[in-house]
Amino acid sequence: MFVIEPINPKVDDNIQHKINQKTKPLGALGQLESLALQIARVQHSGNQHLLSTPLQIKKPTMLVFAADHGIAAFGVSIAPSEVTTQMVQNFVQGGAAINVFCRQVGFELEIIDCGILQPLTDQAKVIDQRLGAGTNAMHLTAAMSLEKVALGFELARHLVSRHVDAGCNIIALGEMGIGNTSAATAVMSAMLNINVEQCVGRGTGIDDATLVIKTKLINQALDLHQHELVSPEAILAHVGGFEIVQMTGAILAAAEQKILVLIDGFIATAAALVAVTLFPQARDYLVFAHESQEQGHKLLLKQLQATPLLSLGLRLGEGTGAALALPLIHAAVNFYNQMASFDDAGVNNVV
Ligand SMILES: O=C(O)c1ccc[n+]([C@@H]2O[C@H](COP(=O)([O-])O)[C@@H](O)[C@H]2O)c1
Ligand SMILES: Cc1cc2nc[nH]c2cc1C
Repeated sequence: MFVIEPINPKVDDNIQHKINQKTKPLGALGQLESLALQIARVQHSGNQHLLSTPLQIKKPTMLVFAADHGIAAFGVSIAPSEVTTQMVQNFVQGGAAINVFCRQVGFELEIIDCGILQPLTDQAKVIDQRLGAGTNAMHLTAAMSLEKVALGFELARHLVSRHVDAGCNIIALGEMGIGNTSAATAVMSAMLNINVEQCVGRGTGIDDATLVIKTKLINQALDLHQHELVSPEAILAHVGGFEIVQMTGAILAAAEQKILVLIDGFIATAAALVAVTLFPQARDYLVFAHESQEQGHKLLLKQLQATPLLSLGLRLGEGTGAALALPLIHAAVNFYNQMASFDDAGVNNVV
């Protein structure tokens, strides 16, 4: 299992003092200030000696986890499962939104096949971490076994370790998987014990009639497995998805390695909920990039006490919101490292 240390709060006051002494009215950089505080807490890890070392963003890496979902064959999305593989091919060819934004902001992009229905014929540019060829339809049987959840956690842990060993100190999590808003909704509803109706949304943009079917099938899945949903791992196994499992594992691995994790939209946030429920101390390492248009995301973020950086009405997934938030992470790091203090600049201290 994961070993995750909580951040030592010993130097929190020193960090806050440094932010307050920058040449600006107190708090005037708004959310960038709490972001800088969080990044400094992660990177200084309570160590007085590290206070004078600059914050760093090293090898920012976007991990996009792709998988298919059995429930997608029952009319819950605008698209068939084949689109998952087609989009993974698009990622490999560099033509998707996530490719464009990663190039723009300087993210390394890695695509992980966690279990798409039809693997690519040329897998060279995709990391093979397949847990199956799509999950089982969760309203008929468990999506996967508990063994697959454990295996998914371990695969994600190795993936994150490889990047940390190569010098990366911030990962972002995105996903691709037709049907995965149904799985994420079921996970959210089961984890928080709230009605499906409060969690479910239109995903890729389904109409009213499809939303009725989607809500019914998710409720059916939760009813079917109600006595089995006894732990976060059991919830993932019965109503989760291969990409949700591996994103959960990646979050826990990143927290274990004490690096920042930038969380994308609704599905990645559902994984964050599972991770933080398993290990509350993992929360310190998470930055929530944006509020998605998906109906349940607002409530999910609230449960995680998260104030997302952006609100652009995105509902694409792939990690697009997380990619767009990277310049804000740089802004927080740069003001912390480079702005003069009142003393340095000879400006009257207004604090
Ligand atoms: O990230 C989000 O908040 C988000 C919201 C709605 C849809 N998506 C993407 O759309 C797909 C899932 O939608 P659906 O309707 O097939 O469940 C999947 O590939 C996600 O990346 C993503
Ligand atoms: C075309 C398409 C692209 C996507 N990217 C993420 N989810 C998606 C769903 C569809 C349908």
